[in-house]
Amino acid sequence: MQQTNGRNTSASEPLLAVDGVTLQYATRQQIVTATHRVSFDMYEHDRFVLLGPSGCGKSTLLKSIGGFLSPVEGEIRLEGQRIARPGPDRMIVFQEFDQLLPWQTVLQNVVFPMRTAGRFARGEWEDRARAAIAKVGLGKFVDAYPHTLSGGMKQRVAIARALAMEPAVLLMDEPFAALDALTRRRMQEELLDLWAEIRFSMIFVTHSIEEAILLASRIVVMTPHPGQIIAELDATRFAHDQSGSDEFVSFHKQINGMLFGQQKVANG
Ligand SMILES: Nc1ncnc2c1ncn2[C@@H]1O[C@H](COP(=O)(O)OP(=O)(O)OP(=O)(O)O)[C@@H](O)[C@H]1O
Repeated sequence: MQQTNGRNTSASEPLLAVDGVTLQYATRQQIVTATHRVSFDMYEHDRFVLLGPSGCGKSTLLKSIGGFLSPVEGEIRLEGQRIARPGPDRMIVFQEFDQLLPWQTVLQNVVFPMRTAGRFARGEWEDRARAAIAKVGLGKFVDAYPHTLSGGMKQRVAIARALAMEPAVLLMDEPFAALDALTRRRMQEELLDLWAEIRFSMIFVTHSIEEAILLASRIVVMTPHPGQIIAELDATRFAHDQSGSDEFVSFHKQINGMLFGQQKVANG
């Protein structure tokens, strides 16, 4: 399942450019500003993590990259094209365990977006789905229904379903937040292993500093409501770190200080 969709970005061009993006919700009573003039560039194969406290607009930003909410200011470009609507080039994995269709098997769930988006030739759907399911270690469960699976297994199916589409960017909205600590840790390791194999490009939202450090190649740290960027940090050196190294602990402290002390720092 190597990504084969021939991206037309070069190493120096961002895959995704978030450019001065302000996002708002209009409720009956008021306008809620979720993010204020947020900018960052993401490159192909990045494991890009948006980290910030609850309510800082991480999920809203992901929704906007997904094409479900238009910026009131600024724009988001994928491979140079302004994002105006949802598309199969941006697949989202959510936190909730109920994101699978309960009346369909694991295999049918993974085939579903390929069928509805008309992605790949019809004759390839099942093989592609089986390959993706095998990649997340659920080869024996292709005919199982979601209600018979654990939370971690359901999240693996959701990841397989998204990756089977070979999206330009995989969007993950706290996908492991509802899992117990041990399963969460295992899923983080598995996601890194999958990335090493397939080298997809991903944006991962979390409010866990530890998860951000473990998973990210780059971390964007955001302020509380309305979300603005405090810092963009390189975290490549911490993948698979067992969280015990002195460098890990000191990086954790540095980010903690940014989130709670709100210091502006230079990009690193
Ligand atoms: N549908 C909505 N209508 C109005 N306001 C909303 C809506 N969705 C989110 N908001 C508001 O926008 C702000 C950002 O919310 P968002 O869910 O993006 O934050 P978040 O950083 O993802 O938080 P969490 O980590 O708790 O999921 C919050 O103040 C929230 O109350």
